[in-house]
Amino acid sequence: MRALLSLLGDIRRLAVPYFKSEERWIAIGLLAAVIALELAWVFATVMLNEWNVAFYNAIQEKDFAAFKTQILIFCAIAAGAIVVAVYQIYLKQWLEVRWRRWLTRRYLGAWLGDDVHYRLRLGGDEADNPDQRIAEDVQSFISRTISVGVGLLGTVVSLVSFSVILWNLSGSLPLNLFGRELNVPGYLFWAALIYAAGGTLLAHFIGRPLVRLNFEQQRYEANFRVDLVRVRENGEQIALLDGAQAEERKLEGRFSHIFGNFVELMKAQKRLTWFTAGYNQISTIFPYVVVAPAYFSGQIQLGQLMQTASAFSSVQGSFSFFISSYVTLAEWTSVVQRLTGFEKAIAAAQATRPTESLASLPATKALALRGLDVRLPGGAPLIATDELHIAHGECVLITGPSGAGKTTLLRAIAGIWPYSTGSVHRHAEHRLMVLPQKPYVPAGRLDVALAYPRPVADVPRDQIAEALTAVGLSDLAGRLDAEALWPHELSLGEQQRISIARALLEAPEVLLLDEATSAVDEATEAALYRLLRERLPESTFISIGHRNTLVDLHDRVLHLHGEETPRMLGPAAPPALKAV
Ligand SMILES: Nc1ncnc2c1ncn2[C@@H]1O[C@H](COP(=O)(O)OP(=O)(O)OP(=O)(O)O)[C@@H](O)[C@H]1O
Repeated sequence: MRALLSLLGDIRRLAVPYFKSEERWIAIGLLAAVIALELAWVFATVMLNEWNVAFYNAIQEKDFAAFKTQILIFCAIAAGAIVVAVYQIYLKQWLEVRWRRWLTRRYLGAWLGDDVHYRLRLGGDEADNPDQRIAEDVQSFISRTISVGVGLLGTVVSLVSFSVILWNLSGSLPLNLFGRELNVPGYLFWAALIYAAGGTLLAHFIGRPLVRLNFEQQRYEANFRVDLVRVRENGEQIALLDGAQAEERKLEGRFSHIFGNFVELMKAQKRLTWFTAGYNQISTIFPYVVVAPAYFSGQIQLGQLMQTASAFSSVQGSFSFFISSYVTLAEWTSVVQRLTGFEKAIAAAQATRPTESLASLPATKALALRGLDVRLPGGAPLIATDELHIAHGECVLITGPSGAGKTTLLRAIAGIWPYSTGSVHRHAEHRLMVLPQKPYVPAGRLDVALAYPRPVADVPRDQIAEALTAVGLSDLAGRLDAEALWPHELSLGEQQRISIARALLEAPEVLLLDEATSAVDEATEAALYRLLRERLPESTFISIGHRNTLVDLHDRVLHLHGEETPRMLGPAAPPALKAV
């Protein structure tokens, strides 16, 4: 019971915001129309139930005129029902697609905003496969919420309407049990209730494992897909390492989870189908068995028999809503759990936001680190600093052994690393740009890749071509409109030069270079640094690198000292470095 209440709470939390959003009037209007059409559908079935009496009585009495009238009445009811069916699906789909657009935008905003996507990844596996949650779970949640919600409403209304009909019919039908006449008010209703409620409980009991199995299935499917994408993206490295077999083994391992879980799912579904199929078959005959004694003893006519049977099966069908839609409900529940988990993980990532310190600094300083203490996601200390200032226009090199934490320090300075205390101060109006060792060059048009993340229309075309030429890629300057998978086509050194060209176009006040020239030869590296300092004389540079030749290209060297963590960032011992 508590689980059900918490599920309902989760559904409300996921569903209500759309109906309070800026689109609320359209959303509420569409929902109201869909509900009205559902009610109209129930009304049509009630009318058909009434129609049963006159129609079958006309048949029994061989009254051809009444029969023809009833056929016309049927056509009128059926025409109405057709219009209702068409518009109910159409408007339901409108509601679905608009709601999906709204929720997708909301999740995209929350996931991409404030670098939450990055911190979610750092935080581990709590919200696995966000791509699947945004692309599939949202759609699945919305379509199931509408179909289950509206279906449930229709069921309840139909249940009430037909229960009243059954109750009234019971009054005119004495209950004949083993030759004795009993007087049980509304006995047809009670018979339907006991039959259906018993069935619902049993279906719940048998089908319960489906919720967990569906949840797992979606996770395994997503893991498999993600690994397939990784193989596609790293095809060259895998081919060079001759890693096809290793990949195959891994993918087969992933698929074995899908297979194993699906077999469990099949078995659970089979157990449920044994029950539901049998139950549905018995349901066809059950109402006739209940009212047959009254019919054969001549107490009722064929019309009433048919009306009773149809009302009975409507009531029983309403009660059996949970049985017939158990699988949908199970999938719906697992989708609700996945989206709720995603929202919680996003909220947790938003809460672990790195503290930005854009305090006022003297104009001569570009950056100040105050008692910065950088840690790993697990909490282990990595780097510590005392008070450290970097002057405006200065060019600083940070050195240290591999794995000492240089990249992580740059992440903390750039304000994306949430596991640090102390503060990093810089001027609020200053733009900061990071050039990583492996640049992100999006696939598509080259000019778009160079302008990234700005819209290409904002960057003059001749400037893009000039920047490319300046970094030694004049061949590419003539291919700005070309579309390609650039990370596959260009060498790492060329990609790094594209990244430098992007920095020239962006001209940030603070530029962090994380081994951003490691893949070019030393002469080119020196030329690129000279170019950057010449074109961006006002900018402050902080670089990470291992080559000793970098020392002469910078004004100052800071080193990560110590053998133990946390390593201390401080001035380098000049002789040791310069001596090499
Ligand atoms: N997201 C992460 N989760 C857990 N540990 C991490 C994460 N990122 C980095 N680390 C760990 O932090 C340590 C420092 O990594 P970092 O990349 O900052 O070192 P580095 O000094 O830049 O190394 P290199 O010179 O080899 O590039 C490493 O031990 C690394 O395994």
